[in-house]
Amino acid sequence: MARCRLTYLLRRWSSSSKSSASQVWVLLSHPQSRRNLSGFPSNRRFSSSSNSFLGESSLFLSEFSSHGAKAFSTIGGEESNDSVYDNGDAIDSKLEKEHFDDVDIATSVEHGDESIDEPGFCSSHGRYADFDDDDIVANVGNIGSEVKNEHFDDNDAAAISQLEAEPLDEVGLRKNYDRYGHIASHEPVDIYRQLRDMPKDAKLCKEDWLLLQEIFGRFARSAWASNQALAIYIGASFFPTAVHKFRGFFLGHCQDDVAMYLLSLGPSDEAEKFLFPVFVEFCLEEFPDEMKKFRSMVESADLTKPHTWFPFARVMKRKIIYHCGPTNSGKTYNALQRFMEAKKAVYCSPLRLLAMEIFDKVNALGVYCSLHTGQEKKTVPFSNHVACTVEMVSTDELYDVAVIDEIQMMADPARGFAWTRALLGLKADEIHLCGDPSVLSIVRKICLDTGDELVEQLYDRFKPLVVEAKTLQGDLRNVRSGDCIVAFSRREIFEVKLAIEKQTKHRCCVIYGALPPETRRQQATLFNDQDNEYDVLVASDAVGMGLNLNIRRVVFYNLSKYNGDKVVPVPASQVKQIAGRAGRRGSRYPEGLTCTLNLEDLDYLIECLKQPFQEVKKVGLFPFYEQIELFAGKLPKVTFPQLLDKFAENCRLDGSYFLCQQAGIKKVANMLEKVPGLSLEDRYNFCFAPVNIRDPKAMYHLLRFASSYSQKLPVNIAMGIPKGSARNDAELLDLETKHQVCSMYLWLSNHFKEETFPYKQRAEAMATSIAELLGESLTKACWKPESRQAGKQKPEQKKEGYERPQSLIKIFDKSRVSRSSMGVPLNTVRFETSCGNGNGNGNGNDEAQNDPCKPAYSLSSQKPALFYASGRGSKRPMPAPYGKRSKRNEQTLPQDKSDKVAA
Ligand SMILES: Nc1ncnc2c1ncn2[C@@H]1O[C@H](COP(=O)(O)OP(=O)(O)OP(=O)(O)O)[C@@H](O)[C@H]1O
Repeated sequence: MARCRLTYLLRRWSSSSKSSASQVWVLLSHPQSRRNLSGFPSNRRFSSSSNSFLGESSLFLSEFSSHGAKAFSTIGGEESNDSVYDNGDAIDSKLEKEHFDDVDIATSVEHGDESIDEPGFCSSHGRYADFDDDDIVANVGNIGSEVKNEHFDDNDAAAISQLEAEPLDEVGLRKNYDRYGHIASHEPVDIYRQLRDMPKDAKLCKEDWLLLQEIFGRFARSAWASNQALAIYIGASFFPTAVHKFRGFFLGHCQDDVAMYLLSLGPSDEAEKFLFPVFVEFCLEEFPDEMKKFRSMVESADLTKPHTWFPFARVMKRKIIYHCGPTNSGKTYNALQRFMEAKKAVYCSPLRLLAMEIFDKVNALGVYCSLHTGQEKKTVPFSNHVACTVEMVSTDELYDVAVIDEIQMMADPARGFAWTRALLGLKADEIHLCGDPSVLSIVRKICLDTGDELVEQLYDRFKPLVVEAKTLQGDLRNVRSGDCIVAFSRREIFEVKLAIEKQTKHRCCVIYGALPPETRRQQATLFNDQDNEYDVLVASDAVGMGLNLNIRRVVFYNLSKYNGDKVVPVPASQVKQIAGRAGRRGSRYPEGLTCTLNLEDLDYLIECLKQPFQEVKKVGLFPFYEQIELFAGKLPKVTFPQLLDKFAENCRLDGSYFLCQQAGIKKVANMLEKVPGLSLEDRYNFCFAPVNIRDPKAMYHLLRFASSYSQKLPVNIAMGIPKGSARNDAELLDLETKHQVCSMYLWLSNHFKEETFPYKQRAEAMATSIAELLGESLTKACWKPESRQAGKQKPEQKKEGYERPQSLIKIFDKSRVSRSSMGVPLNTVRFETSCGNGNGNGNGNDEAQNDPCKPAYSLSSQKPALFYASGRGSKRPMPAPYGKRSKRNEQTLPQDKSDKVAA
């Protein structure tokens, strides 16, 4: 991406005329911008009249643009404007304020690239902005259109009072350019001063006036100018107002030669480049207070140089050891060796589940270790070791060794900030990072910033991972002992479990994200244990991390998932992570196998596994409460959700960082707006409570907790628990929600004063009982899944990116559905005859399907199977109708287990 590298050097300047003036130099360092500047010197001098507020600070716009990140931006909102106007500054008329607000509304319409086509320009901040309300209306949807004659104001009236001069044609303009070209070499400060000192009686003919209007119109809409203005702390929301004033000033005072030169440039990039430095001079003199305020707001949302937030860690000479490799290569094992050897050490886990695993494992090996997660604190006497979730790690404690597991999660859009904080802030002599290579280069860069020593240790997989090209041929009856079927929705997981248990002798364990860690561990143990009949695992992507599982083969039920908005392909890194679970060291399988259920997904699986790890360019950051509090001081009247928005709009980030998504936080923040009496800090803390924002019952309980808390009442958990395990999916969902509510209560009790959440023990006991009930329920589960949003209309799910190729089965299904809707008898579908017996139940060809000697995939053997609706509304083939459990399923346990051992 070509970039306009305008480097601003703000230097102290002692001017002979103004003793305290600061001077702004603009250095146009990009050849592209030089080329576009006819007659514009590359280092024109600016001055400001005694505007020392810019002080020693230097803003290097080239830095912002070179990272392709927005430097800082404001999309105007009423609140920030109010804060500017409330203090009675330069712009004070109500009329203007209204105008300002309207412009702000208009600015929220994104208009990226309509004004400037130079590739180097940042176009993401294009604005609808013109000079008055009418103009805004007139120009919305008509950017670049002719400026209407009726848009005159007082300045304009003066300027066009005498229309005696002849308008210039093209030849005249060219002549003017030759004649007035020298203006371009004048210092902007001189141009500005001359204009300022001119009497306000400029005279222009109407056509010239209109052309100047167009030039200023383009300037006001210029994303480039708006972005550059940020360097002098003219915010994007104030920029249109500033240009409006500037235009009035210019048209009122303009000298012939300056006007002629500008007219000769016409509405062009050159005109913008010519006007901009004069505009800077104007702003420095006219809007010092607005600029000061904007600067102060921007500075309070400054997330640049995050390594400087941890001065104690910076004075340490830390050694970072990056254990870099694919899954199942011994990274964590090696890091944990150092953890256990150390006198004082901390292990940071991506999941509660994994923290619990390490806690158990390390204690079992005789190293006293405590556990610290958001929900529970288990302090082991005399322990100097702690296993915690990464969000809970202390950056105050001193450690000899720290381990940060799954370091690639620094790039996670929502939680990445926790890993970044741990890496930057941990006070440990030795820090072990375990992860794939995707963040290696950015860790190198961070270590340069922090001054830490980096040692890289590369790993290879212990056992090979082999793709089985045969796939399951769309038939779940081809599942074998030791398989893990991965599906990406809860509904699909239960559908698959039900189908496998109905159609085969296998019994399934289940693991998905909404289950408590205890239940997931119980299911994992059940699956790993050779002495029971549960030999198949059906799991979501939650299986990709944290559990030691004896999986022989990972089978992807599908490779697309709903991301809350639309159905998207599962990212390659995630596919690798999940597939890599097969053939773990220590398991009895000599190699790991992976494949898909359907042949049509196989290519995508292979493509994902072949792909090298994508290098991550940015890692996550999120402001601490103190930063939010500081920022709130600049915008005293806004609500917490508005504050979060404003922070996101105004924050500045270095090129290696992004601001973590706040959709979940925002949703909770919006809900808590109904609760008066919460302090800013309370709101901030409540927003981080672990709650499934798509579960209305869990959200209701969070609201209830916050309401009691705000009324200074002891917060009561006020929830009963069922006596027995779930008998259907609705009861199972209810148990999941109830566990989540307990978990939320426990989290809150650890984050607020103990006396405000006094029923912690009760919540713990309830959580344990519910986890047990869930475990029992899952082993028995044989029902059709329900939706948590039952009764609610599901949003239409859009497909994006990777499209699974339409299988013959799907085509068959479609034509079958459309024929039936047209009243055509189904048995007349020709496709059925060519592809199988057409009874849709999958019977009649079982041997061929299950015969390992048959070719991996044969169209002729592909039967039209029973179809059923999946969670996403798509149709999927089912191997056979639901019915009685087959005889094989009723066989005795030893038979099952011998099969498992022989596998
Ligand atoms: N040197 C070793 N001796 C014995 N067992 C080992 C050794 N190295 C690793 N293992 C075992 O191999 C398995 C995989 O190791 P580990 O969890 O460290 O891999 P990893 O690369 O961190 O994988 P992932 O990224 O999937 O967590 C674990 O069960 C671990 O205990």
